Parts: sequence; C-alpha cells; structure tokens
Amino acid sequence: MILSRLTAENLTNRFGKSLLWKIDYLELQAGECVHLRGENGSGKTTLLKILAGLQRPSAGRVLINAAPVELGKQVCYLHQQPYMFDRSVRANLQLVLAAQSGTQGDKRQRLQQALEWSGLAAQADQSARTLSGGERQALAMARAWLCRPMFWLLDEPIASLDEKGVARCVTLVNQLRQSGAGILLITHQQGLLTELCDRQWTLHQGQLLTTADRHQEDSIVC
Ligand SMILES: Nc1ncnc2c1ncn2[C@@H]1O[C@H](COP(=O)(O)OP(=O)(O)OP(=O)(O)O)[C@@H](O)[C@H]1O
Repeated sequence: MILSRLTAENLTNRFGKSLLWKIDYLELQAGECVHLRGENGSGKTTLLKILAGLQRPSAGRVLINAAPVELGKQVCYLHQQPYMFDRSVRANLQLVLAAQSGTQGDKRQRLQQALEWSGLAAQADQSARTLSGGERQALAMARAWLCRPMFWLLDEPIASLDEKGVARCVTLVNQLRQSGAGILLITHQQGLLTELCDRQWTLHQGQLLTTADRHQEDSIVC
C-alpha cells in the first residue's frame, strides 16, 4: 500500500527582511496525528496556511505524494474561529455539497452522514450563528469532512472550548485519525488532544524541531 505523504522541502518564510523560520524538510503521513507547538509568534499559523496552499512561502515547496498541493482538495485548514454562514446548520453543509458532483439522493445521504458524524443532527435546523463554540468547531469539521481531505490542519481547535467542547473535538479528531487522515494540529493546551498525537513538532527560534516520540521534547516549554 502506498502511504500518502504531505512533505515540504527547503521551506522559508520571511516577512520583509525578517526570517520567520527555515524548514529543510517535514513530512506528515496519512494516519498520523502531529502536535505542532511553539511560542506565540513562532510562526505556527503561517506554517499551516502555507502547507494548505493558502499562502505562498518565500521559498521552497509543498508536495503531496511528490505533486504540488491542489488548493481546497487534499488539504484543509481549519481556523480557530470558523466562519459560520448566517443560515441553518443543514444549509451550511448544503453549501459545500452544492459545489460537489453527485445525485440529489447521494447528497442527501452525505448530508445526513455529516450531521451524524459531527453529532449535530439535533441542531440541523438551528441557525449556525447561534451554535456554541464546540458546536461551531464540529460544524466546521463536518463541512471539511464533506470535502474528504486527506490532510487536516487544525489551528487551535480547542482554544476557547469548555470540557464538553474539548471532548467533542477529541472524538472527531480521533475518528479522523482512525479513518486514515493525516492531522497536524496547533494547541497550547496539554491534555486529551495532545495525548492522542503520535509525534510532536516544535517551532523554536526559526527552526522546526521534530521527534519520533512526543515525550522526547518535554524540556522545551512553550
Ligand atoms: N502578513 C504578515 N506580515 C507581517 N508579519 C506577519 C504577517 N503574518 C504574520 N506575521 C507575523 O509573523 C509572526 C508569526 O505569526 P503566526 O500567526 O504564524 O504565529 P503563531 O506561532 O501562530 O502565533 P500564536 O501562537 O500567537 O497564534 C508574528 O510575529 C506575526 O506578527
């Protein structure tokens, strides 16, 4: 079986004359979950946006299985505070499905699956803008889930969530990982979410420090 890999080579990012970071090589594999950490301003969000193809690096390239990333296809970037269209939960999902191929019957089935996967079936007709923080994250993940990306880049998905919201997010991330997706997530909170990560990367003084084992880098406190 060929394992999908998101890789980046000789990646550099500068803002003006100032070098944010320089990364010789990184690799995220399908089926693994990696925790990206680093101090405020170390460039974590910038890295995720570049890996998702939303922002160009100053130099270097991002590849999936040795081919350039196709925007909006194989990789999704989820913002900490996802945008909610001013419509029902169901309509937010239908907007994604409208851009996809398939029969109306297929789309109805996938909509129902997305509602069930995200635990939002009971809120299907509720306005998305009235959802709690945890429910908004779940809806954002359900919208992305409909696009079936191989790689998920999650930017502080639990930053403003209470225990119930965190538990919901952890369940979804765990399911994604078990289904074979590759996940790279930023969080400053050690806990259930970081516990399920296989590896840890740290942006520190402009370099990406990687370990095979998430317990090896505990000496670098962020
Ligand atoms: N478009 C831009 N122009 C100039 N500087 C920028 C731009 N975007 C980001 N920066 C700067 O780059 C640095 C890294 O920003 P980034 O948001 O990637 O950091 P971060 O590690 O995600 O931070 P945090 O943990 O606080 O969210 C910051 O100092 C930020 O001000």
